[in-house]
Amino acid sequence: MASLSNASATHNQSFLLDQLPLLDLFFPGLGPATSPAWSLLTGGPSVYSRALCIGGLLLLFGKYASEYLGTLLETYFLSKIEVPYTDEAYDMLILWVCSQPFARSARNSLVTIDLKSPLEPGSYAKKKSLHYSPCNGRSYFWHKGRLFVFNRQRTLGEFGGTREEASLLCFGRNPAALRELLDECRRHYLESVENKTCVFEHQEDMWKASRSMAKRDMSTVIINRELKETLLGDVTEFLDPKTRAWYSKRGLPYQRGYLLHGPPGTGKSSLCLSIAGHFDLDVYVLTLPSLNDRLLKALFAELPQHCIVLLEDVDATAVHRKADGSADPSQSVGPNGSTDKKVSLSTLLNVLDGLASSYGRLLIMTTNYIERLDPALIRPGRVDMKAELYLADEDMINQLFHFVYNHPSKTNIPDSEGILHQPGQEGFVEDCELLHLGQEFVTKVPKLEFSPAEILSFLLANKHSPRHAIANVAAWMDKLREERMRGRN
Ligand SMILES: Nc1ncnc2c1ncn2[C@@H]1O[C@H](COP(=O)(O)OP(=O)(O)OP(=O)(O)O)[C@@H](O)[C@H]1O
Repeated sequence: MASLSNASATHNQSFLLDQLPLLDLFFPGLGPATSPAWSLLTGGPSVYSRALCIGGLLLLFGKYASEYLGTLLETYFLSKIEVPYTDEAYDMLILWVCSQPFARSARNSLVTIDLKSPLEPGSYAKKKSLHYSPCNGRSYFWHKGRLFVFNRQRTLGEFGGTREEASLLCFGRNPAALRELLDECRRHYLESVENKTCVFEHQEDMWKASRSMAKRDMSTVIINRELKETLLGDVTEFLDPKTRAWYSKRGLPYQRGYLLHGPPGTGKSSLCLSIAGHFDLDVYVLTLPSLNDRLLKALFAELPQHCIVLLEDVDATAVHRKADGSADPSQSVGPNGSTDKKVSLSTLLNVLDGLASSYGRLLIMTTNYIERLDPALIRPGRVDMKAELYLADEDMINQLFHFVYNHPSKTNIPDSEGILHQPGQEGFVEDCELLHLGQEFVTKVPKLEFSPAEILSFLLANKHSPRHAIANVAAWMDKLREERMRGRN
């Protein structure tokens, strides 16, 4: 009897083992992976261990089969478009997805504070409202009569940051529906940034849109009129398609560099943003102290055509000088004086020279200390035009005064606070009187002593009444001078 049951067990074992190649035929790799379990199952020590084995095998089989069928379905019956996290197309897709009803009912979501939601002072109901987007899973949705699948995964990146990937799938072997949907996402995104300047910042080695702000009109940046015209003329000429053709015929790298220098608060960053707004360009901000050579090269290689690259406070990355006074190309110092290896001068110069940079790029560097910059960094070719922004002279003081108090519709200067001074409203002053008050204000504020930022800040504190501004300006100047003295000691 015992020998009979042994014989039957041996028969079962050999029968099951015989099936492994068949299993492997349908699910490649599953046969060898499960063969030890098969042996345990057929010759295992007890009923419980066999039952456990069966359960495990079923689970494994179920998981493998579903993955296998999923891949089969994806390969033969679905169309798929992957959207890389590093590309702006990713932002387009996510923005659109978040506006769709299916995003609100996703079981797996990512929650963030919605920084863009309008906030009325005191409205706690709206303060820090939460923003949900589907994440780490598949979401199925119908769009224009077709079933789509949105898939987004978040994983830990190389340097501890997060990496994401997303894809869009639809049933059928024709990807036209996917492309149409992505085009809709693109239009939706472009509508959302219309009349806005998009600012991109770097995360590790990739660019991400960090904010979009209302385009700043050139008239709102008060600098020397001649300088403004020269600068605008130069950029206009550079962006002209004829200039592009001119560069390409001569094989010259189609790029232009500007250095804006001057004391703090003279409008360097504001000028850069208003140029971006005027020419409808995106701004890519590089923060050199947080980069190294590898990242800098990678970021320059990823720049799009026709954009502004803004290198703010470029003096913060002063290059080490050797004892003989020459620049040490391998070292740079951070703002705190640390000499850890960061962006080297040679790499910075190489990327600026256009070996790895992109076509139609406007480079704008800003600094408060031009004398601290290495001459190689600002030599012609890398910097084609240097623009010095000064403390406020008479004309600028007058412009700043009218910028704050003039009726926006008359001056074409938008009110920075969004307040319209209509006739009959408190603080409204007739044109000729305003002219007179402006002249009085100019006589009271010495030229080239205060920055436009300082004067603007004072005028905004008195925005409801130019007469108050004139009455308080002397006391304000004394206070500011005192603060400066204290700051120096
Ligand atoms: N020339 C100007 N015209 C209009 N607004 C100005 C001007 N200069 C400064 N401001 C205002 O002052 C603030 C600071 O200006 P901004 O950051 O552009 O100056 P900056 O020269 O870049 O300063 P920093 O050198 O400290 O970076 C902004 O709110 C800006 O609107």
